[in-house]
Amino acid sequence: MIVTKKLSKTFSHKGTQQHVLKNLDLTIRRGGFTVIMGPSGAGKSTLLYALSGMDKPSLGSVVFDGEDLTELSQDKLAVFRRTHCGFVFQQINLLDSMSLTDNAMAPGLLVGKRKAVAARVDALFDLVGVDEATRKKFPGMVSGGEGQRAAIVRALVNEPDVVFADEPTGQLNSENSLRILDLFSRVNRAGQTVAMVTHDLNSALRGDRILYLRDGTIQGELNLGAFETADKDRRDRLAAFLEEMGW
Ligand SMILES: Nc1ncnc2c1ncn2[C@@H]1O[C@H](COP(=O)(O)OP(=O)(O)OP(=O)(O)O)[C@@H](O)[C@H]1O
Repeated sequence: MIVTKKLSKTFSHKGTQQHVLKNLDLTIRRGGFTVIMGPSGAGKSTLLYALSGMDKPSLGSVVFDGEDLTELSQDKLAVFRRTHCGFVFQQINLLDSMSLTDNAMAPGLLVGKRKAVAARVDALFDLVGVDEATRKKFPGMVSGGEGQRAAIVRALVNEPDVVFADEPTGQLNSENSLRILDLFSRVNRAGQTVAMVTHDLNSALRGDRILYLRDGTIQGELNLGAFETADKDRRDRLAAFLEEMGW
């Protein structure tokens, strides 16, 4: 679904250059659940930004269903992202002047009818465990975890082809993390592709494939197979892989 060729990203700061992604050749399969792990600063978020067309690579290409994102204008990229992608990023970016419900509905209203969008948003809020009173509040009045779950509802409202998630359970307790992970597994089983960055083993177990990024290159890859349960064998395989990677 997404193929990168020699994907590179370099940041320049005060005359020095930092090569954050180095010549990555990588394929994200349609319907897969790819997890990206690696040490802090390895370039994981930068890779997610490049794969999703949120940021342009310095060199190389990102081809999404045959279309090279690096050649699209900003306007076309915006349409592309709106049509195909859902984003759960570390900065939550909810609009302060709108309730959680209105925030979550906003992308849906660009493409669907209010009643259908409202029903879908309600169903998603039920699944992520945000009660009706909280949904009516504004972002400044809710906890970080509630805001994060509203951002997840917003990301999923249009049933995007691909969901990009950067530490989606970062601010959540174990009960709410489990709800989000179950929701991601559910949308993935329904055919949506998921690409997720995480430091969390329980989250990573949901992936069918783990990529380990270090110093801007893919150091290793583990195929775990589709998630059914987080059983001992799956945990042991992931733990052994991460140990081998020096995690
Ligand atoms: N916009 C930017 N300008 C300059 N440097 C940047 C920018 N974005 C990222 N970097 C640098 O690129 C490197 C990789 O950052 P990135 O956020 O991709 O790492 P990460 O693997 O996601 O780390 P973490 O696990 O800590 O979130 C870091 O050293 C960071 O400082």
